[in-house]
Amino acid sequence: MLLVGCGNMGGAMLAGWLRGGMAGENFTVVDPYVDAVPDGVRLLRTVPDETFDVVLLAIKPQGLIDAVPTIEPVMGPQTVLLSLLAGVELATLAARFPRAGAVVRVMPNLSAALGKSPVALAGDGVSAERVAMVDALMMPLGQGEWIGEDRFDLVTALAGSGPAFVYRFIDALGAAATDLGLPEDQARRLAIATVDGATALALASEHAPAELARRVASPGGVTEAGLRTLDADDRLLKLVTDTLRDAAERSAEMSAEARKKD
Ligand SMILES: NC(=O)C1=CN([C@@H]2O[C@H](COP(=O)(O)OP(=O)(O)OC[C@H]3O[C@@H](n4cnc5c(N)ncnc54)[C@H](OP(=O)(O)O)[C@@H]3O)[C@@H](O)[C@H]2O)C=CC1
Ligand SMILES: O=C(O)[C@@H]1CCC=N1
Repeated sequence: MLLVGCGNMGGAMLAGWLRGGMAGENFTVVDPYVDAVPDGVRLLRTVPDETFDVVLLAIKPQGLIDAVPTIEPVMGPQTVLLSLLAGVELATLAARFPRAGAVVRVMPNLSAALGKSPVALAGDGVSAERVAMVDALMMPLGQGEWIGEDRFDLVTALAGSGPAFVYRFIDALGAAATDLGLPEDQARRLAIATVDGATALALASEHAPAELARRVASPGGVTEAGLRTLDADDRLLKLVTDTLRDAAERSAEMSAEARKKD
């Protein structure tokens, strides 16, 4: 597999694959500036004169146009092009890389490094054999989900950007506890451990998160008092809805910008 770009997200996926037991020798990275890559991985500064069965495009969306002429030659009819580029549609990618045998959009997040990422996938007319190949490739990274491309902007906001929103919530828990009297480092440790445990339980439990919240809240007790504030006027729900809407709208805007350059 050729990874074009090995920054935050490409690097996280590479780490996830290696952690999942794939050998470094399976990967070639092309990145002009990255300092180092894990053992066994081939690092090149320019695109080699070879074709690849799988190419992972892991550069910034804004870098696509400039990168096309150098990347295009590595594609052939056998190539499955996997694109991480937020807001760059399948049709745009297919027009830029006409020789690729198949194009699949992939939207993971940084937890891929730990095998704990949702991985949204979208492709048009991808053969069953290639779908199976992509599913197998994504398995070490987390939970793959094929979705219609019409929902990709929203899924980018939820699954791709989502960790940033959760980190803000963790920070808010820690900062609020600090304001109210806990030492800062202790508040942060407790906030992270609380979210870690709550997430693990939500994943393992047969109960929905709302039921788990109900089980935390003793009638007339401490949690209920806090939930009353959090739930008042649906303020958290409204804030999160606005957050996802704004992120998804930016993804749609980026798609329109990338389309205009076709
Ligand atoms: N970060 C995230 O959590 C997520 C990101 N994504 C998507 O992943 C993609 C990458 O994002 P991210 O990893 O954050 O970005 P980064 O900037 O961290 O990584 C991109 C890497 O590609 C290198 N690069 C730039 N141009 C080229 C080129 N022509 N050939 C080879 N390498 C090149 C960059 O080098 P240099 O910096 O020196 O220019 C950098 O190392 C984006 O399209 C983004 O939408 C999707 C989901 C989540
Ligand atoms: O912020 C971005 O544009 C990318 C896509 C999802 C996460 N990072």
